Amino acid sequence: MENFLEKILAEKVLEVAQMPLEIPGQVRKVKGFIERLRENPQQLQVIAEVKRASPSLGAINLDVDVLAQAKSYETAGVSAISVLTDPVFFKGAIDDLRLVAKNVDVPVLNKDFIIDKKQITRAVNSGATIVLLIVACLAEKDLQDLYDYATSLGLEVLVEVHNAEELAIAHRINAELIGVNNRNLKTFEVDIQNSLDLVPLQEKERFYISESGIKSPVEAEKVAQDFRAVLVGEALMKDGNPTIAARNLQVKRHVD
Ligand SMILES: O=P(O)(O)OC[C@@H](O)[C@@H](O)c1c[nH]c2ccccc12
Repeated sequence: MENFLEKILAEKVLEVAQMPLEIPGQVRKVKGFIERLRENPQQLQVIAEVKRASPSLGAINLDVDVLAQAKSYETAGVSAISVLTDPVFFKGAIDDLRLVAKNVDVPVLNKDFIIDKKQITRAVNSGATIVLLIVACLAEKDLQDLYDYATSLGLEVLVEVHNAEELAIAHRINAELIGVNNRNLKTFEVDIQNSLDLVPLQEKERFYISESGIKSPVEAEKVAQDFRAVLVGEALMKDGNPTIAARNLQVKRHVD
């Protein structure tokens, strides 16, 4: 079986080598994602993604009007908007993120494969307020360095894990926001059970998000009790009415 993650990372090294070194500015002022989670424990929160294509599916919605899509998410009351900026495998662009961040009043997540501080600086300067760090992409020391750099700039950091070993690393670096990806980045197989299997290992005082393969309220309900939010791309990109679709995913949570 071909390892997709290795392929993506090899390409990313080339992309980052060409990336100019920027001086970090201020993080865009918006009510933070974690603050939004704290305020709304009774409802599953949604991070809605702008995703034109993916290596597993190919084209999802190549001609999407990125701004209209993001606005429809904002209208639905999502807690954050994720914008894919990888050009090669996901047909994204940093300009997509810039456009969205300039025009919405919610946190924006720069979804990419971050391996270098330059990408984090570019994210903050483009209006992102959250960056993704994927444990499977990084040595623990580099993960810690990038995590500390991002938080020092005032960014929120979503640390993505796939299994118990990676979750232990996320806990060790003291990540507050942890995403469990239901998609195996090596094989691209998706199983929501991935999120559920790690529930016994969750720690108090951290916020857990279930990522990928959430297609409808049926899947949202399965993770709603043990996760504070879901990260959803494909289903919203393919729906004719993304506002209604994103609203329907914000199912009730029962908190005592
Ligand atoms: O389109 P889906 O199955 O709803 O998944 C969204 C999101 O979780 C997925 O795009 C994703 C999760 N982690 C990533 C890391 C890189 C690229 C993409 C991703």
